[in-house]
Amino acid sequence: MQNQIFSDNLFQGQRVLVTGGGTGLGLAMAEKLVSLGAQVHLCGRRQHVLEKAAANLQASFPDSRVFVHSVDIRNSDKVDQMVQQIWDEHGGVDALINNAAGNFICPTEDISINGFKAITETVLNGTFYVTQAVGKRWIATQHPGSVVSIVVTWVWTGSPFVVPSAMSKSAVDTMTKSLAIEWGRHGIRFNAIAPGVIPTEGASARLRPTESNTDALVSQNPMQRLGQFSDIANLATFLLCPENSWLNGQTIALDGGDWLANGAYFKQYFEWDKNDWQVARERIQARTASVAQS
Ligand SMILES: CCCCCCCCCCCCCC(=O)SCCNC(=O)CCNC(=O)[C@H](O)C(C)(C)COP(=O)(O)OP(=O)(O)OC[C@H]1O[C@@H](n2cnc3c(N)ncnc32)[C@H](O)[C@@H]1OP(=O)(O)O
Ligand SMILES: NC(=O)c1ccc[n+]([C@@H]2O[C@H](COP(=O)([O-])OP(=O)(O)OC[C@H]3O[C@@H](n4cnc5c(N)ncnc54)[C@H](OP(=O)(O)O)[C@@H]3O)[C@@H](O)[C@H]2O)c1
Repeated sequence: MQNQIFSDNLFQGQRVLVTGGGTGLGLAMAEKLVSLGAQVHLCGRRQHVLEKAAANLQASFPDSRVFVHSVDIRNSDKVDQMVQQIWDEHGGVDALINNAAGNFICPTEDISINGFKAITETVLNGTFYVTQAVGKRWIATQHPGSVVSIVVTWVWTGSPFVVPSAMSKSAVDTMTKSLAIEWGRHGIRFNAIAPGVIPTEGASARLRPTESNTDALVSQNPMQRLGQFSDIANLATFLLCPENSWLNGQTIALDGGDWLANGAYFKQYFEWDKNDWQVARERIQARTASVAQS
């Protein structure tokens, strides 16, 4: 059932680096690739989260090869060291999924400079650091490669209350198009996926901190459902397939048609008063603190 679209062993011999691969959508994409025979490298900040994810993958797929790298992608030196280590110890990778991100809802007038940097340095700078570190090694060794970056449908709609993320994801979308042109001649492809709502702990805690009912999100969606891990795992796998060697420079919405029908998210937060925002902020920051201590 799990591999019904793709033939078994489609990714045998392929090596893929997944940033933010220890949780949520990153882990779902990694799992799919592992199920098809890929060797994966999972990068994130929390070593224990990565180790647990790797252990679970290895338990499900005993022949798999899963490696973990505890690295904050905001640190360009550490990113380069990680990528060099992957090249030294494993001969490199064939594909990269730029999935790591940070986000929280906040009225833009209330975001501190540190808050702005926490998001932009992860999503914009960090994505560039990883992409360049991998891409320059592909170019130097004349090795073809494929990059899939995870953005959000707000690259088209814009989005209130997550402006640092919206700005940064738009930059990643532009990087996708720009490098598709610049590095295509090296056999390196760039595509992106713009998901709608695919519930994960990380996103729900920071974007809907005081609401867990998803009925309205389901009923507004043309397909009358939210996204599932299999949706993004299948599309990422398709985009990374070496057979798709003419598929380059595309950002594909994966949202059941939600943004076409409804535009930007978070319009309900225009109803919030200062107290609502304070409660949301406290919950988000408590979540961030508990994750940091876990
Ligand atoms: C499924 C969900 C449905 C959603 C609905 C539709 C959406 C559909 C689309 C979904 C699209 C999904 C899109 C996605 O991407 S979802 C991705 C969600 N996942 C994550 O964000 C995981 C990683 N995140 C984090 O580690 C933390 O959240 C951050 C990003 C903060 C970094 O952690 P770090 O440990 O580095 O930072 P810090 O704690 O030192 O803080 C740094 C600064 O930030 C300020 N700060 C922090 N929090 C708040 C706040 N709440 N209001 C105002 N300010 C806040 C804080 O005060 C400090 O500033 P200052 O005090 O020093 O000045
Ligand atoms: N879920 C959705 O509905 C949705 C919709 C559209 C787009 N997306 C995108 O999908 C991607 C995954 O989101 P998710 O929902 O799966 O949330 P998530 O589970 O919170 O994933 C974020 C991942 O990024 C890692 N990360 C964060 N900051 C990092 C840093 N500075 N260095 C290295 N790793 C870092 C986190 O691990 P550590 O905390 O251990 O570092 C975590 O594994 C993001 O790009 C997000 O914008 C999600």
